Amino acid sequence: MQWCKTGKQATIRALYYKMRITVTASRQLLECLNSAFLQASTLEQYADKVVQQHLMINAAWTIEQRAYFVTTLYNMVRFSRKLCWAIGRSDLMDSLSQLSVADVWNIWGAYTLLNEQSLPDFPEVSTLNLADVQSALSSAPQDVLLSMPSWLHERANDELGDIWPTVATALNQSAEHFIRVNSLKSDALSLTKSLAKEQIKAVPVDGLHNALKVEQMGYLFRTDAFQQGHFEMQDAGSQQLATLLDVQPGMKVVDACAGSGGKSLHIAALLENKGRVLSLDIHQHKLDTLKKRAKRAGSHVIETRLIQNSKTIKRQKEKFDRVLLDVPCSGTGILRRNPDAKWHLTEKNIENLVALQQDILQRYSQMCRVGGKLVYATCSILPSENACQVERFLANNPNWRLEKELSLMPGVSSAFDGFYGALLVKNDNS
Ligand SMILES: C[S@@+](CC[C@H](N)C(=O)[O-])C[C@H]1O[C@@H](n2cnc3c(N)ncnc32)[C@H](O)[C@@H]1O
Repeated sequence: MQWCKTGKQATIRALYYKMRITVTASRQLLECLNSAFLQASTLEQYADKVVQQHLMINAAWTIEQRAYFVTTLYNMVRFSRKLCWAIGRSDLMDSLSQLSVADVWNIWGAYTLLNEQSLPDFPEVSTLNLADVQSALSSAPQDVLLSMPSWLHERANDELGDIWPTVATALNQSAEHFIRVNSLKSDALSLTKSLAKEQIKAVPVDGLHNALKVEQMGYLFRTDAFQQGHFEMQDAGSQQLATLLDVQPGMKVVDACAGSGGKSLHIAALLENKGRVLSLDIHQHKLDTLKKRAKRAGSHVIETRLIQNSKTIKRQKEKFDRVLLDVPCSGTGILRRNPDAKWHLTEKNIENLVALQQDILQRYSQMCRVGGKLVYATCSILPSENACQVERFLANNPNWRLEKELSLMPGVSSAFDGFYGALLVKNDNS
């Protein structure tokens, strides 16, 4: 375990001193970890915000300590249902806000036992042992073992059938880190070399020539390459959606649910900064972030506009060669990155999203010219948000046809996050 690491060459005195410091630091780290878990468990704050706060307050932590904190917190959040069952507190697994500090120590203890087979000699976890934890889990139902809310487990089982346990297991892994090389400013080889000089290891991703997997993170966002806009953090699955849109330099493209612009920036790069990208969203703060990112990336063709009412869309009728609808969705495809999202989500949320997605697809598709193309995209694994939406749209709009479909299902057809994209073509105006 990382809090027991010691220098090989140390004298006994120095070794003792070092261990004492390390153990002191570890207790402090573990206390932070457990209080961060309690904060995230009340669901008042998203886990990534909790992480940011603690990393800022504990700026003196080493890279290893930071990594331990983030990985362990995310895993405790991810597996909280299973871990509650493992410590004999299944009564609390759906009401984590009632957890006591003692419960949280036990949850951390069960997590550590399952991963490391042993625990340090801390009084808070002295009653825990691996055999009891394993024995408790041997009687757990599948939704608990997969640590999914029971309603989501049932829904995903209904919608996906046999592949769901494999998908859920893949979604429970820690997220890997990918970057997209900004081809307006750099290329994969030059970027790899420049990152290597700052002790960051990035390797190519098969079949995606501008994607790099970051195998050794270092201080990625402090690098010159990042400050100068040579890359953006973007999952390798997500990088396949702007590509699906089939843009050519000079085209007019609208990214109608642009958010903070991950895909707008990619589209601008694919356009080689020739043409136009209109980035729309209903939230100005996201568009403000997009503007800053576009400046750093040297993406000159992007214009942002707030959607104030339905007229914003109607005024753009048939003006675009390409339309990207990266619609709001359940986010069930990106649970590796946002492990607490499943605890915030409800079945009612999904029903509301399904209605909104169909409305966006129906109304915003009007912005596409005849002969133009549209990508409907989500980061969901649920067919009700994906293929079913496209089928419904095509049934109501016979002047559109489906050209291509991309279904990235973690653990089944994708090693990346879960995404869906459908490329639709507008044949005529009938
Ligand atoms: C999946 S996110 C987009 C992510 C973004 N495309 C990216 O790559 O970073 C969906 C976005 O849709 C926006 N949104 C929600 N309702 C909308 C609506 N009615 N019209 C347009 N955008 C909407 C949200 O604010 C959110 O930014």
